[in-house]
Amino acid sequence: MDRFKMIKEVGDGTFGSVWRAINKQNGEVVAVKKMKRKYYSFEECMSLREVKSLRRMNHPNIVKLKEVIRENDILYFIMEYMECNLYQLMKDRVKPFSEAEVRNWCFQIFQALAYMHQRGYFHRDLKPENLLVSKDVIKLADFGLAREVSSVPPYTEYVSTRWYRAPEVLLQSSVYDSAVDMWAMGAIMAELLTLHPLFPGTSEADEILRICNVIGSPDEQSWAQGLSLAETMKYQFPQVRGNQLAEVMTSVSSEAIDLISSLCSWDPCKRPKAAEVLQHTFFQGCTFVPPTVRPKAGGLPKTPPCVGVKGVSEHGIARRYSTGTLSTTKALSAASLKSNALSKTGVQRKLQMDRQAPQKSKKPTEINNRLTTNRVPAKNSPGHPVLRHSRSLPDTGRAAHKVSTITDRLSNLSVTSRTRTTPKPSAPLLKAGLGKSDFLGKSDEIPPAKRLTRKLVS
Ligand SMILES: Nc1ncnc2c1ncn2[C@@H]1O[C@H](COP(=O)(O)OP(=O)(O)OP(=O)(O)O)[C@@H](O)[C@H]1O
Repeated sequence: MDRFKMIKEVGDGTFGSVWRAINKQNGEVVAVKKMKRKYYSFEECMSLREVKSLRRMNHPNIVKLKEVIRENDILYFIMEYMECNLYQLMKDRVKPFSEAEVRNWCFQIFQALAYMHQRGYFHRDLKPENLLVSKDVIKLADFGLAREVSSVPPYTEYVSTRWYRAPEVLLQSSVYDSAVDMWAMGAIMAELLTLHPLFPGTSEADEILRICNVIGSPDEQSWAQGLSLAETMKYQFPQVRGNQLAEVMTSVSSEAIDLISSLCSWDPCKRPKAAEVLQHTFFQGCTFVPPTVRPKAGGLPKTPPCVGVKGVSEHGIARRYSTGTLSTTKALSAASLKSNALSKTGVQRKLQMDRQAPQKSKKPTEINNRLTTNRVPAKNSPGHPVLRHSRSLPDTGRAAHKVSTITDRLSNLSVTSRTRTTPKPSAPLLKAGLGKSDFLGKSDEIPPAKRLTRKLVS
């Protein structure tokens, strides 16, 4: 890592801290993600989902993984550097983004998703923090939970960030697919247009309730399979007619509402595919340029931002609101939902987002290794300190490894592994599949192995 000069920490996620750095050899500005757990073999690093999936992606709207370096059992990802994430852009804003801006970003992301889904991967953890922006270009990042569609269900070990989590995952379906990314994109689009999360559930049950409050409870017609899933787990949907999006999102064009409504369909089969979304009237006037024929700019491929033809819809001033503290499962009336979602006076919100670590552990004792994080995702904002989680790793007294360097160049990716000569503790596998769900039991299926508390002050 001597080749890199670390400049500033720009992100602190559950699995790694991210730094802006300079490659001293060529002056290139890069992002260095230093993973928090230790890695004792090169094979272990290469089997990481983040490495396996990212190294196969070559798209102008997917953040490039340039190198993987293992040094002294610490794993570093060297990535192209992006200025900020979408959440950071949203959090200090008072005035919602224009539809033209949202259209431009979403068009790029749907292109990345179409590319990724067509290649048999889905992201599984789309959220504003994982969408990185530099000027008018936006890119998908954090492939820690990415999965191959062809991998064999059941997918019991995954829990994405709750606010963007699809209902089939909330209902613990063991079979799901790229439609979970489409749901998340519907929620993200709505948030960009209003500056308020669409379904800010404080627990899984509350998450479902909030979804019902907006799109109405599912029935045989809208999601027969969901009713069976609910029955299997002895869950009863609240019977709510729903506000409908148009009532929750005033001042948003009918095309945008139509697209968000279809993305946020109960039934995953009824959600459009990413490639279909690119044809939606909301994106009329946007031109899709296949990645293969795009010109490269500054060494990095760049998607031409979409040039929308629609009128720019500006919104009234809105502030972020308080969702109160955790464990609120009380039913919200349609009116209170709306007033919550569009409140102009609230100043603070606090939520708990749980997500699963990406690897499975078999040992029940590892339940105690839960991550607890209090964080403010926006690291680049003065006055928003990040409280990091800590995780102690048991000492296993592994034998010392010889210093070695392996370089594996695969298209744009090089992998370097260098181990030290001192004895080292081994890291437990980040666990999954353990712990209690905050929903309806089935403790083995949605374990909150990773708990995050996001506290935002606006
Ligand atoms: N290539 C990059 N350029 C600039 N900033 C980045 C880059 N990659 C990540 N970041 C910043 O670091 C933050 C955390 O990164 P990332 O999501 O990859 O870590 P993580 O540990 O997997 O996080 P999570 O808690 O979401 O799982 C991002 O939200 C973003 O703000």
